[in-house]
Amino acid sequence: MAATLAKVPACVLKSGILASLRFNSVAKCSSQRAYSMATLPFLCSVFREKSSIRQRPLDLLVRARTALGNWKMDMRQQSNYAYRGAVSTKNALDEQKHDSEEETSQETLRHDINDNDMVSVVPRADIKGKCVIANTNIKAGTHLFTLYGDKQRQPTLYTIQVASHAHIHPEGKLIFVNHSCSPNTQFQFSPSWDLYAARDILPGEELTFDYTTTEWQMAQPFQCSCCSTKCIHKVQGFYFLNADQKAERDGVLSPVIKKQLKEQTASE
Ligand SMILES: C[S@@+](CC[C@H](N)C(=O)[O-])C[C@H]1O[C@@H](n2cnc3c(N)ncnc32)[C@H](O)[C@@H]1O
Repeated sequence: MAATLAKVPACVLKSGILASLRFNSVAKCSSQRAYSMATLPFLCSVFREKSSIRQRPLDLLVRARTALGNWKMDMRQQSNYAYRGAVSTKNALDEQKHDSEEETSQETLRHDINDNDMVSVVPRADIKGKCVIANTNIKAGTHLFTLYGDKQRQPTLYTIQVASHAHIHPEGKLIFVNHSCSPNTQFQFSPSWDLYAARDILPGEELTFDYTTTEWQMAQPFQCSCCSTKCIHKVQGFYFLNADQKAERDGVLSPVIKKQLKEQTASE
């Protein structure tokens, strides 16, 4: 399939992707979406004469790239929570350094690298908000953001939990990174909290991470629109996941979630 797509002229491919997205926009579930992506080459030729994607809303382009990225990932059969292990070395360090809850030092987190040129913040109409997209090919393991910002006791829809009662309101573009149940980025927690590409990311593809790997109980739960086959539908924090969903996230959890999980298990 990838080889076939490679032979399709770029303009035809773009129009085909738009057509596929029209179907995607009415598709309610991942199987319909998968069908849409499987018929992409056919739709490419049907929509050969359609107008340039530049005339379309940027939102469609973002979704096209994201869908294509997800499809490529599926093709690689990365079904077992694919992003785990992309940058696993630091997790070993995390095990050693975060056995006890350790509040993240604001000073050590302060870097100027969050406004990197690899990504842009753009509107995303379907959630009436913004999102972060890649401006270029981003290789798996690439450093994207360092978490820094004001620390507060109460969580909000924007904060990232760094201790039981400490939440950082991220500065920079990181604040606009949305959730996905099959994310293409993940946090590493040592020495600072940094977001890395968990797989190769295409230009125009939306960057996402799994909020349940950092949030125990979220301030504002929401209905997930990621359409992943692994979608948990209602995103409300790690605490609310079922046993299988919790097990799938083993290895990518923040030290805070690990600690709270340990405490919960001990008290049961
Ligand atoms: C940290 S903000 C992310 C930026 C946000 N999209 C914005 O424009 O302000 C988190 C909020 O974005 C929305 N969001 C993030 N991921 C989502 C998803 N997968 N499905 C639906 N809404 C999502 C939810 O409203 C959530 O409370």
